[in-house]
Amino acid sequence: MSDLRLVVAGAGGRMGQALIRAVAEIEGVTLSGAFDRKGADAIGRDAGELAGLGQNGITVSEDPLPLLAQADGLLDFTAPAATVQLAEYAAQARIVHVIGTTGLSREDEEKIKAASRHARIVKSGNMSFGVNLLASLVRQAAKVLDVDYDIEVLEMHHRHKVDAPSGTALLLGHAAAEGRGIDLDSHSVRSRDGHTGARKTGDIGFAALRGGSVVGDHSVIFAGPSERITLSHHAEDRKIFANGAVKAAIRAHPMKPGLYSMADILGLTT
Ligand SMILES: NC(=O)C1=CN([C@@H]2O[C@H](COP(=O)(O)OP(=O)(O)OC[C@H]3O[C@@H](n4cnc5c(N)ncnc54)[C@H](OP(=O)(O)O)[C@@H]3O)[C@@H](O)[C@H]2O)C=CC1
Ligand SMILES: O=C(O)C1=N[C@H](C(=O)O)C[C@H](O)C1
Repeated sequence: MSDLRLVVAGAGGRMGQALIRAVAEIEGVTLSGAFDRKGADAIGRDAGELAGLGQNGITVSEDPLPLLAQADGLLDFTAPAATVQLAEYAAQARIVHVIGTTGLSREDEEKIKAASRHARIVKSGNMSFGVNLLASLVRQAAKVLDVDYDIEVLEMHHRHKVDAPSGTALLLGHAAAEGRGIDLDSHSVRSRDGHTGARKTGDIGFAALRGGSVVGDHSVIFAGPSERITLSHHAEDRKIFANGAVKAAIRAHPMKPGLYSMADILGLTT
């Protein structure tokens, strides 16, 4: 069987470079194109060189359309506006769209859902196996522990991250809410400052730290009467997200159009 032809969006970015390396390392896929934002420094550069691999003959373009017309899948870790537009293109081209971009609004999510009528879209706030396994464990813990156990989600990321809470923190918050049988939106506390009053029973709290080069640390704390249970994940290298994204493209390729989570792809849905 011929290799799956994958295009990397945001090729000059932190994840773009990790994706180019992952595509080069994983069997059964080939890099057929790479692009970045119009005017970005990466435009016109060799994608392999950009990712520290040596030349691979793929020049970073600023026009995704001709690349998507010749591809089987798109790996997209960019920015919300770009991702919404790319989901439309992926639907037109009837290809796989793997979305790692976080910070999407409700309207963005609706547009992506609409595009999944024609594209096979895999979207997750975290593409690593470890975090998706953690989400299953969090769901299970939240089901077993009653509301006397206060749930707090703590995350830390590098100084360049632009959205908070992280996509992973929200994924873990949703898993906790699901386990507890509640709706996250009406029970989440995104920030605390000043005289906040006492914590409301049943709330799920979020706290975000930013600094240095931290790839991504997440903990879900169940703080109960006289004991605390903490479930954590520490990402040490972006390759865990990039490898997950490539695996998602491979597994989604034979599937029918729709919107899939990484848990669907990994068979972790309970
Ligand atoms: N789901 C997951 O597992 C993970 C998700 N992420 C998410 O991925 C996203 C990117 O993260 P990261 O790589 O660190 O960020 P970077 O800022 O390093 O990279 C984003 C890249 O996308 C480019 N870009 C922006 N707009 C467009 C556009 N319209 N067309 C093409 N390219 C565009 C940027 O260009 P320019 O800089 O010129 O604007 C940049 O090169 C974030 O939302 C992050 O939260 C990150 C890691 C894992
Ligand atoms: O921006 C990042 O870097 C990351 N973003 C994702 C998130 O928002 O959770 C995944 C990972 O934690 C790294």
